[in-house]
Amino acid sequence: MKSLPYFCRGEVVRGFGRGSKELGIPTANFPDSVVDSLPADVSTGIYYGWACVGNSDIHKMVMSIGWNPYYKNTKKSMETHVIHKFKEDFYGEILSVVLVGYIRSEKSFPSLEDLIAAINSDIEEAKVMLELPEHSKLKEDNFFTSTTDSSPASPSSAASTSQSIINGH
Ligand SMILES: Cc1cc2nc3c(=O)[nH]c(=O)nc-3n(C[C@H](O)[C@H](O)[C@H](O)COP(=O)(O)O)c2cc1C
Ligand SMILES: Nc1ncnc2c1ncn2[C@@H]1O[C@H](COP(=O)(O)OP(=O)(O)O)[C@@H](O)[C@H]1O
Ligand SMILES: [Mg+2]
Repeated sequence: MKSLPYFCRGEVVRGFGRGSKELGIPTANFPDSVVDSLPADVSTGIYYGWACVGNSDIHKMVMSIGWNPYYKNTKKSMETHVIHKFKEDFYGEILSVVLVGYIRSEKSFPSLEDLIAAINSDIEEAKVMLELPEHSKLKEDNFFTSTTDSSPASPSSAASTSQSIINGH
């Protein structure tokens, strides 16, 4: 995928409320404007990368891009599970992410337990892959140190190939 690493940011909006309640794995959903800005070669599927809420710490993340075939959604979504325990929800905050690598395509599963097991395995894979030097260095990118106001935040040219900056809605 030539667009990886792919940097983007946007406001955290509400989804169907299934992530936390049904799966025990919350996902911060991006608005349609961010989903619609994805380059054509960033296919649907499961990715790993780095994420930052507002201006706080950078954490490992896994992201699902697509239609969630288990739930048969009709709208494409981009949902990030940040691998960190937060004290409270962060709806309305700006989430900055870099998609670093691809894990697998989206699938339907025979049961909710199977979907949860697959996501937990994605999380374990992400933790390992992001320790590789070529992946951990993206955590240091200028993109994450720039503020989330309306000024353009540029990823450093060496590390990045693409970006989409969408503040607000
Ligand atoms: C790492 C990861 C992998 C996922 N893989 C799948 C998948 O293979 N199939 C699927 O239907 N949904 C998958 N999902 C999406 C969940 O179904 C989704 O997060 C859940 O429906 C929550 O939706 P909500 O944010 O609208 O509440 C994945 C989510 C994550 C974070
Ligand atoms: N580790 C986390 N990763 C992602 N979101 C989290 C995390 N911890 C708390 N949250 C909160 O949970 C919300 C997502 O929960 P979820 O059940 O998927 O609801 P929704 O369907 O509205 O996206 C996020 O928008 C965020 O405010
Ligand atoms: Mg969600």
